[in-house]
Amino acid sequence: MDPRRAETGKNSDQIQSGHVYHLALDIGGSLAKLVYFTKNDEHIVGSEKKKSPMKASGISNSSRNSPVLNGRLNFKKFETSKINDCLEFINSMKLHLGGVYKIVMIAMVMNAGCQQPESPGSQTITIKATGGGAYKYADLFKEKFRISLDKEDEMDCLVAGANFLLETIHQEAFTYMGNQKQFVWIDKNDLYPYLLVNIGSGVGMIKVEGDGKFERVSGTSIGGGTFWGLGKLLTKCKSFDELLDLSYRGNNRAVDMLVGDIYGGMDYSKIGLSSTTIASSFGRAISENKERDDYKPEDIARSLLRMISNNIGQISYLTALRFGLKRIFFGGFFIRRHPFTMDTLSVAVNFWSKGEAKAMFLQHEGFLGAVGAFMSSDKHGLKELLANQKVERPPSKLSFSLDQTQVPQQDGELNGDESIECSVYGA
Ligand SMILES: Nc1ncnc2c1ncn2[C@@H]1O[C@H](COP(=O)(O)OP(=O)(O)OP(=O)(O)O)[C@@H](O)[C@H]1O
Ligand SMILES: CC(C)(CO)[C@@H](O)C(=O)NCCC(=O)O
Repeated sequence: MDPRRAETGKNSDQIQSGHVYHLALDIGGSLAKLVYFTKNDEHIVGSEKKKSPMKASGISNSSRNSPVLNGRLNFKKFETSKINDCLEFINSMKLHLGGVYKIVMIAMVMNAGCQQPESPGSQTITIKATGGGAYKYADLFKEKFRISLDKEDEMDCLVAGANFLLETIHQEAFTYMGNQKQFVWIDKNDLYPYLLVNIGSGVGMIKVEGDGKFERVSGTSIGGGTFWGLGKLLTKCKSFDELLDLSYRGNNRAVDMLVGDIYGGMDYSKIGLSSTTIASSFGRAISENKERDDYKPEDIARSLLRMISNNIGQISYLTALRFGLKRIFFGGFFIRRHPFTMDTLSVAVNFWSKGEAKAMFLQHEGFLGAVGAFMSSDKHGLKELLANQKVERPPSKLSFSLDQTQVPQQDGELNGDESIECSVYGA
């Protein structure tokens, strides 16, 4: 991806150097995620300007003696294999100046007699980072742009991010079943315990009992990396979006062995299996005298997506059952708000649980860890501020249609590179 693309993209008016206030990173096995706050031009609440509607909600009367800055929380991702694009983006947008450099500047200006700070180019800047890549790429960040990564634990960030989003963002959680998307109102006093299933390259399953109270209780290596890796080998597609696009159009019946294939078109109703239930994923390929190239790539992609989603859904249900958990929240970029993936996960959970355990999804599915890393310094009080807003939380601007036929054609459409309005405390 061209790192300069965002300069001309839909966020160009929001992302200008000098407007970035705080940045955090989550560098995983497949994707590097960025969360950063950009200030609005008319951003200060509590000054004479009094431009912001937030003033009316009483937020500026907080116990803190800091102005409240209105702006946007931005979400962006890069493939980890193209980590240099991510670095170039950070550099070209001067995102890293939203790290500690500004704070150092302010401190030095306030400190009479202090020398002028060095130019940004010669200053080491520290930014919060989580995920395995915070370790793997630490030297690269330092060598290229003198950025020092302040490492936060991946699981801590994942849980902190999920808890924060579920507790504070309006319309964050939703159910998806039979083409129906339904937002779920989360009562933060009745959120815990729940099972967090993060479907990244691999899959982590975490029992969450409160803020900072969690245990990783299960996991599986058959996850998003498996879908992307096997899909690439089997369909020869060049990008994840291409693979996802194929899966929209495919029909798994061409590849999977169904109950009806075994039972001569009949249901096996005695044990509750309809003729269309998959009896064996990819099983049809054994009984036909065909090579891989004789199958349509879209059918292979569909079957693969279904196999992996079903498997994760079933393990999730069993894990929830094992710990008596009624709610399962799915996150991770594997999902990509793909209706078919969400539907398959929900059906897999529901098939055995009969509604006892509920499958839910998060709007910011792939950014849980990055949001957690962003929150970890909490020097800007985003959490405190949003929590104090009570009902008047800033609405999420991430409304979109989940039409089954909708194909995510463009970067930025269904891919999570978005932003929401919010406010932070000024330094
Ligand atoms: N544009 C994309 N490029 C590559 N993979 C994508 C893309 N969009 C979604 N994915 C899927 O998302 C997965 C990565 O999800 P996520 O970013 O949540 O995990 P990660 O942090 O990279 O992995 P881990 O936590 O295991 O280190 C990929 O393996 C792939 O299945
Ligand atoms: C190794 C991590 C934690 C890295 O994010 C993730 O990819 C994962 O949870 N993998 C699954 C490993 C397992 O539990 O089998």
